[in-house]
Amino acid sequence: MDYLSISSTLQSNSAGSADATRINVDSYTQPLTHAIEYTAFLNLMLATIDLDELCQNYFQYLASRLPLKRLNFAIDQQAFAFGDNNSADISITLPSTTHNRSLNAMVKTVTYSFSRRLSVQQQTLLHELHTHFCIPLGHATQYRHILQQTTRDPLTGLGNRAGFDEQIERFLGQYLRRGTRFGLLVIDLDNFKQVNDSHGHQQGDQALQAVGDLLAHLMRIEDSAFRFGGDEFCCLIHDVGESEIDQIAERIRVAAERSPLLRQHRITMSIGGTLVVHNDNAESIFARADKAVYRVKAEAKNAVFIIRD
Ligand SMILES: Nc1nc2c(ncn2[C@@H]2O[C@H](COP(=O)(O)OP(=O)(O)OP(=O)(O)O)[C@@H](O)[C@H]2O)c(=O)[nH]1
Repeated sequence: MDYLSISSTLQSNSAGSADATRINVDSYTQPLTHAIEYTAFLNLMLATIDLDELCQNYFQYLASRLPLKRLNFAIDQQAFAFGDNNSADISITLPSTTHNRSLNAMVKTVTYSFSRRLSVQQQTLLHELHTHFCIPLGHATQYRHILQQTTRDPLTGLGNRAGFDEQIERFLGQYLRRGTRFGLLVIDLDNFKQVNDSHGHQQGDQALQAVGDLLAHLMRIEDSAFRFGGDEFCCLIHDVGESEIDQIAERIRVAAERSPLLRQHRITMSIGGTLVVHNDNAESIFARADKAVYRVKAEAKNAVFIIRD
């Protein structure tokens, strides 16, 4: 700040001498500005625990200093990529550098892709920034892992009730902000109890896992499936229209009918659904879908019923 005010005072002096002096002042202010930005960047890195936010911030800062095009790494075989998928010519892969085995185990390497070869100075900068990235990256990855554990159903790998509560609020937010409609399907298995009764709890668990696999396989990347508990599941369907929700629900019901394991146990699905409407909240939308599934249960089982408003 002091340097900036000196600079403006000098600029208001007589033209010739001020010009000469401004060059000198700039040579102080520029490194200072970089140092301030750098400190702010380091503080931001240390204060950010959300993985996406951390990587976005890191990517942006790096791209302002280096010809960076893309940043890649993997966590538990899941690939994460930030930036442009094309137009990168040269890649540098750096190992995690935290000296902490449990942090290193989560993200082993980070790959940086650039549009052109880096100078020696730029390589030094990259190594320095990478070192400052590894510790917050390890923390954010561990935080994500813990969050996932609290929002996952361990038997099926789908989201659990807490995961659903979190995700439906996200969907409602997108609906309010952008008008993106979404649908909710509530699925209750038919005849599940007799699997436990006739074949034991372990086979019952396998049937529940088969339902989990089937739902995970049928969902698009932006949709989400959850196990609410017992033999009750639900799906949040992103950006869906009036006619599509029936088709999606029917596709799920038919896939269950065709699943060899579920078929063997005579397990089918009763599916109730609804679409978000104006003034909905998580409770009101769930109550409608639940009402729809009760109606299917009462009338037929192995069927779909959608309540539209
Ligand atoms: N194997 C296993 N069984 C479970 C689990 N959670 C709940 N259950 C059982 O799921 C069954 C659910 O009972 P119901 O809803 O009456 O099952 P249903 O036979 O599908 O009944 P309908 O919906 O009327 O067709 C009970 O027997 C629970 O003990 C679990 O994690 N594993």
